[in-house]
Amino acid sequence: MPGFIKICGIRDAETAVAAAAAGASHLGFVFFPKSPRFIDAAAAEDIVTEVKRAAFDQGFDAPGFVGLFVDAGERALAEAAPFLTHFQFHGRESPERCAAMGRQFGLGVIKAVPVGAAEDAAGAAAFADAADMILFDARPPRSADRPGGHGAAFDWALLRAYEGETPFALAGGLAPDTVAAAVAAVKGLAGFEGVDVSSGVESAPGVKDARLIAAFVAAAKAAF
Ligand SMILES: O=C(O)c1ccccc1N[C@@H]1O[C@H](COP(=O)(O)O)[C@@H](O)[C@H]1O
Repeated sequence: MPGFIKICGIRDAETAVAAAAAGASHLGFVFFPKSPRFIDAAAAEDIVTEVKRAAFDQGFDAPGFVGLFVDAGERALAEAAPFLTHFQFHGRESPERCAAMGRQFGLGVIKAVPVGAAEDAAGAAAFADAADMILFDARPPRSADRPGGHGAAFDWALLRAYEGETPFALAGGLAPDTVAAAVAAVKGLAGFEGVDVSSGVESAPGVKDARLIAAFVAAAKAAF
């Protein structure tokens, strides 16, 4: 069983509860204003409260709650930290910055690393003492105004060049019908813990589809 199945870009409580009940281990909130999945801290906190209540009432495991930030300042991190379990740093944050923010706010750290070549994957070893998980994602298109969430995949075989000790997960263009192939491509690699999806479980940018989420979680679990 994969330890990590994250549904990112959550914007409403109904979808959040459905994803957690379907077996997602983590839910992600995008605190990056240019994203079609942007949510503010107050709305995200309300969703966290709803999910925890539903988990208790319905008897499923409460997921972890991940805040996605892109080169954010401490004020934005401080606003969301009290109801999160992890920061996901998706910008140009250095290993030192990741480690310092994780320590300061007492949260786990997921560092997104864009991969377009084998050296990108190998370079992620620099986050060994700074992150609890590396999230390998596709490089964004040159013209993009945000560093992720484009539904773009990368060559998963490039991850063979990663020899770091930090556990890692796969992101970028995954969907219910592609996640099995992605898992199969990296399954034997040391440290592989799971998958992360956003666009592939949406009916339109920023609009999550509960049926696609359930199909994604089931396919990911079956593939491990
Ligand atoms: O989703 C976004 O809009 C986003 C904005 C800024 C940085 C990252 C973003 N998304 C993350 O990118 C990966 C892959 O997404 P996809 O499945 O290819 O759409 C995932 O972690 C998203 O949460």
